Amino acid sequence: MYAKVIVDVPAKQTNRAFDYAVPKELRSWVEVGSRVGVPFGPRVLQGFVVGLSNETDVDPKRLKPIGHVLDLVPPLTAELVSLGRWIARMYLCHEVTALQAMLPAALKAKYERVITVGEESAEHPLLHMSDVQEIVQFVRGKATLTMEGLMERFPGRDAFLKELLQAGVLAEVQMVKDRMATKKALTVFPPKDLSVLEAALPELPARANKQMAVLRYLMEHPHAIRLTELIEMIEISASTVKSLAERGWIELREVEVMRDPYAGRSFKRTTPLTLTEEQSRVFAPIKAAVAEDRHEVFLLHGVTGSGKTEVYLQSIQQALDMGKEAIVLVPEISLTPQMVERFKGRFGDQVAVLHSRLSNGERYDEWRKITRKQVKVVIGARSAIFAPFTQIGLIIIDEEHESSYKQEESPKYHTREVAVQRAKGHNAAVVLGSATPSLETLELTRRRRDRAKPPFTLLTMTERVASRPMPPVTIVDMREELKTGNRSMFSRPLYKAIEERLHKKEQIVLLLNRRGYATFVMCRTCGYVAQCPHCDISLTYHQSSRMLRCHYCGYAEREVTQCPSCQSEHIRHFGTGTQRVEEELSKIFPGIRVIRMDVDTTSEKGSHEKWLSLFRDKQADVLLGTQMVAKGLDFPDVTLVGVIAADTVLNIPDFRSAERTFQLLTQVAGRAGRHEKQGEVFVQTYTPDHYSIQHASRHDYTAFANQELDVRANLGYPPYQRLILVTFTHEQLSLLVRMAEAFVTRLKEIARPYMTRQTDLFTPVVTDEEFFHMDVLGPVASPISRIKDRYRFQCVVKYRGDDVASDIVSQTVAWFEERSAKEKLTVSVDVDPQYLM
Ligand SMILES: Nc1ncnc2c1ncn2[C@@H]1O[C@H](COP(=O)(O)OP(=O)(O)OP(=O)(O)O)[C@@H](O)[C@H]1O
Ligand SMILES: [Zn+2]
Ligand SMILES: [Zn+2]
Repeated sequence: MYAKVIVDVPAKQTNRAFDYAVPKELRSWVEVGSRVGVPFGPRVLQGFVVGLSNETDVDPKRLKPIGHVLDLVPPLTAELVSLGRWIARMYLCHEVTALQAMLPAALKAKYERVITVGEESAEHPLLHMSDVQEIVQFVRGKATLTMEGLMERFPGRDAFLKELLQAGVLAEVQMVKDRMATKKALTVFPPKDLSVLEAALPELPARANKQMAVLRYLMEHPHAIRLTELIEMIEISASTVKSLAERGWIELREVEVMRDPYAGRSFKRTTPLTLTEEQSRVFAPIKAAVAEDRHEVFLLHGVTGSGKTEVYLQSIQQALDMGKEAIVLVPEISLTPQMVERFKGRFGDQVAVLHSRLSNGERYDEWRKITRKQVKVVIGARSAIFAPFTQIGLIIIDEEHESSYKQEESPKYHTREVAVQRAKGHNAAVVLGSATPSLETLELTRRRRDRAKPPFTLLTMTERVASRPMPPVTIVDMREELKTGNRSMFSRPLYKAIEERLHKKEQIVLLLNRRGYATFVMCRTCGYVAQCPHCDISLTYHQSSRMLRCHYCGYAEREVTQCPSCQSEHIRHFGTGTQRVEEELSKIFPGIRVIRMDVDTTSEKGSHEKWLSLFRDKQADVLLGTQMVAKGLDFPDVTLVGVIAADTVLNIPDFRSAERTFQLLTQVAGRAGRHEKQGEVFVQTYTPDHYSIQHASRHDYTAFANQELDVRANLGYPPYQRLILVTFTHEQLSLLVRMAEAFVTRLKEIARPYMTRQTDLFTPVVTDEEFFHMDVLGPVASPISRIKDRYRFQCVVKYRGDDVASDIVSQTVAWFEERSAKEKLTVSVDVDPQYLM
């Protein structure tokens, strides 16, 4: 038997499967999806088995055998292996990079060089020396001895040890190991026959009451208990237990334990709610698809507070009733305890939770619950789409419009597309839920020019549960405020509204879409702006350390008090950060209790949860923060939402700025008045007439979508054309420009034969096999034109039609890499980029 193995080296030369022989003793262990250690040149590498066969084209004499198998159960399934191939092709990455992305970090291979007894050792003349015998004795039987360990044991003999290695008496071999071991804990086991304990009691001396307490406890609770728990329970020491074990009355041994981040927390069990009329209407077709094992993609467009979560829960129940599994994806920042509670509350121990705030060990253990089939539902952020389930009936993506569903590093996949691809293979239903669906998804629910049925099915919920009204939104023109002499960051209407809530002891959510204390430092006299010397962006001022920092390369310098350009002392930090809003709030409303949530206050593990539960327990009046306060929160006493500056997103030069502004305003407005109390929203802005702000203030998604789709059609942007962003970087600008131009020329050449079926530009069709059209914009300097002393240039490929664009770009990159290999030029490709930076 032969195995096709992809090795763990993400490089062009190794981006293919290599054949290996499967030794007899490993035959029952090697499967598609297995991780194996294989010899590769002089090294041992980790690899993934991507195929098995009885034939090989390689000369059997040159074929090497697989060294060892890393897992008893393959961590990947055959389905995931082929998904990896698809991702590699779609998003232009190495296959092994795609496979790695599917595994928890704990399974990233660790290479370790260990010392063993060499093959030459048996008859080597050196072996007659007694100290060599001693060394060999020491090495023999040790599985993980490192060179350092050996040198430590035989100090001062480094040169001699090296000689032994060269002579082959000792050998250094490379081992592939997991980064993370399973966790073990000492556990106490009472004997099966409890009379043993009874008989033991009188044998103990009268003053050994601690030991007696242990025996009595175990007689009353005759099951295994963790040593640490027992110690805590009856206040004894470990040695007490150990001495009992030594006498053979009880057993003490290491047992593998699962790290459970939610251990000891009980979740209140919930039962299905009676669905509202709208909920029943959207639930019916989802239920039918799941019940019939039919692949269908639904867009569930439901206004904030319309009860989408209950629809998800009941859809999952349907999948479970069918004996199937379900994956629920939510954006990382909305994976709050509240969200987890809803799913654990309904499905209890059948739920695994995967998010980045878990430790590597915790995540690994949650993930193993999936491979061991101990759970049927996984709720997690982006990468949970790779949960190694084998019977998927349903995939749910909540807040499907979130840009974080696109991974920024390689593999640069979009979770939504991967989900649809996976679901197809499982005949599973997909539910994409949002109050503000992405225009890409919306477009796929619309009628095609030539096909009666659109690819996705649109389901709509227009009302909040129990007919609660949507909160009225007031747009506040900050230019008018300034004209009438209000220089504060709070407009008069917002000020009044806050005052009123404080008086009524209701709660407030304030959104400021920026982090840190201030954004940049500028000289008021000459206009000088402090910039990073290595990157073309301004430095950010950090209040706590009084430092200026570059967010791209980490460069930092002390705060300046004098302008380096004109020596003026009027150099100050500008912009409003959450910290400044917090200060100002306490100044105008003395005694106000503010919880600030931004990247700085939530970096610590568990802090996110802590802040939210404080707020929920009404330990604060105001929850102030960046985007992370805008999503998914459901607090009954929040009756006021204020947006400090709606324009911050709008002013980012990106074709999705209007869409992002609309989404953010709609989401944050949706936090107000979700329960009995009526809510109210104030949006402060310098551009009150912008259509994204206007439509958001009227909660009118459809009007916004239609207007924005017109803009996109006219400019030829997604969803009407798809984009591929190619970015080049090099230290030398002139060389970079020349190479980037060569790339574009070659790209156009390769594309030409595909362009013959070009048709008119403005037909609103996303994917249509009938024709293909492609445009290349650039090369031009990237919006961030230099990072870490490397200049950046980009070109944007716009295309419409089938997926050959990826192949065309891929061919061009291959051609290009050969040409630029010695120039240290990097080229990176982003298919369907979320940001054109
Ligand atoms: N059928 C129902 N009967 C009674 N209450 C319900 C029902 N369905 C949902 N609710 C309640 O309505 C509130 C809003 O529901 P939910 O949080 O699911 O809305 P949502 O659509 O997910 O909103 P968002 O997009 O803002 O997250 C919740 O408090 C939920 O418990
Ligand atoms: Zn100056
Ligand atoms: Zn920098």
